Amino acid sequence: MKVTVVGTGYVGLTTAVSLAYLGHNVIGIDKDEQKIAMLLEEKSPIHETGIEVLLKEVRHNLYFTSNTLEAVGLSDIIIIAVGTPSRPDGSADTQFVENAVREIAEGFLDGHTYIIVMKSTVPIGTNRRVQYVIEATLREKDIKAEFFVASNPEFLREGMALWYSFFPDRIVIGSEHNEVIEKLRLLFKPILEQTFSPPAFIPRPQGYQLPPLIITDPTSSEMIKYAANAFLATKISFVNEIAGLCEKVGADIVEVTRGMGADPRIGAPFLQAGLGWGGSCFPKDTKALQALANEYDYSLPILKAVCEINQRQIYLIIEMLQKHLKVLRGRTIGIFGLAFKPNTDDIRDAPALEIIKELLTRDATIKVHDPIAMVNMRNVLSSNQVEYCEDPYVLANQCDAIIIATEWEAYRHLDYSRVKTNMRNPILIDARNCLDVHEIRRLGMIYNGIGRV
Ligand SMILES: NC(=O)c1ccc[n+]([C@@H]2O[C@H](COP(=O)([O-])OP(=O)(O)OC[C@H]3O[C@@H](n4cnc5c(N)ncnc54)[C@H](O)[C@@H]3O)[C@@H](O)[C@H]2O)c1
Ligand SMILES: O=c1ccn([C@@H]2O[C@H](COP(=O)(O)OP(=O)(O)O[C@H]3O[C@H](CO)[C@@H](O)[C@H](O)[C@H]3O)[C@@H](O)[C@H]2O)c(=O)[nH]1
Repeated sequence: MKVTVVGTGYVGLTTAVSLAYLGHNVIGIDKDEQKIAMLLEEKSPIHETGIEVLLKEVRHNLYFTSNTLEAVGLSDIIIIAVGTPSRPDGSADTQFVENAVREIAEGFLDGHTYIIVMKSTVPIGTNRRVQYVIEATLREKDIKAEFFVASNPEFLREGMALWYSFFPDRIVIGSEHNEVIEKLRLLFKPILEQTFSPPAFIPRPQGYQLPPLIITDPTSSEMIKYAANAFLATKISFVNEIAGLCEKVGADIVEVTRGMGADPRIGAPFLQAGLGWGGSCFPKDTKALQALANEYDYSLPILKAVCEINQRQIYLIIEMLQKHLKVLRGRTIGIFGLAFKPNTDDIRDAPALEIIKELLTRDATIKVHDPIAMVNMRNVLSSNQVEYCEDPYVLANQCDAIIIATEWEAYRHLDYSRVKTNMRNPILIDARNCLDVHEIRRLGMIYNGIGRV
């Protein structure tokens, strides 16, 4: 099928590459000409496992351009994957979606039929709004094309984006038109039936079951996305709340969640206590859901508490530092990990950034390290504000405390006796509970995890 993907960020690029791999003819569009220039040179503007390898492999099926008008004409399916950031009031800003939709409609050809697939996470009712914007554009430009709008929320996780594209837990389609549902079923057929050979570096997981195709109305489809993210954020905040109590009573949250997660009704994933959730989705989507509820004069007390608990985790870390060091002014604090989670270069709403900002207001000196996210962080914090260290052992020099803010695999394998020797005070705050408490304490370091004894 001829597919155009509008937006080549984390979602758009992954979608374009995976659909091209599955044999579709794909054009990726982005407003950002720098991104397009990189992609045309087979370089990925984002860090995602395997994306550059696949980008090269599928180039015969995949083209990139910044010219929407020329790209959409002969497409059967146009997938929208542009950003939907938060407005100051927390609601989702759909201006990029609306602009993209207008540009797409201007490229429609007389006599053609198009399916517009909304993959961006959009506020409830956007499907209908998009329908209206396209109709208005076609009237204004006197274009006689037929079109359908469908919702198809994306559930990929950064760092494993391609993996989730090939092996999703489910595919959701929100549409009330049978012919649209059938076309989209065809688009995703290789995934639904797992008839493709996956790339060698993304093997099919053992025991992977065929993903269900969930067909529903567009409004429910849009809500599924927000509700799923809000629920996952709730799981994490709940565990963080219990972790606080564990500390008071002398229980270990790692042990507690091991026991809780064994119950299939609870499930082990997303029970990792720590610094809390960040990233480009949970913070913005939980805010957007609350803003939506406000519109209806409806309250979401659970979600409100979930967000408050998440914010509290940042202050817990500050309190831990104050407990050990008293005054933070003039202290040197090292941060291991800047990305909002491991295996990504994404620093959008990264908890590490929140902690750094809090410490800067307290006049602490900050040294930071991250295996790949320092490039992005330099656009947010200058080297006058924080010292960027390429080597974690160099970072440790003269530190009064180190905080592990992202559980990169590399931090599990550091020589902590060397880290300790370099530090002024051997205080280690493992804000992701990723190290062996006993091992670190045996080295004579002061270890603090989240909810650990
Ligand atoms: N990042 C994730 O893990 C993830 C997962 C599921 C859903 N989502 C949702 O998917 C959407 C995209 O997220 P993302 O992280 O990929 O965003 P992103 O910021 O990485 O990418 C968006 C891209 O769209 C481009 N763009 C904006 N307007 C455009 C236009 N008119 N024409 C062409 N290109 C345009 C931007 O230049 C940018 O490259 C959001 O709604 C997000 O909530 C994201
Ligand atoms: O047990 C856990 C699991 C995650 N996190 C944190 O939660 C955040 C989000 O993690 P993750 O869900 O792995 O990352 P995302 O790539 O943001 O993916 C989420 O957001 C996407 C965008 O909507 C959805 O598509 C995915 O399904 C959803 O998992 C990160 O800060 C993690 O550190 C925890 O603190 N504890």
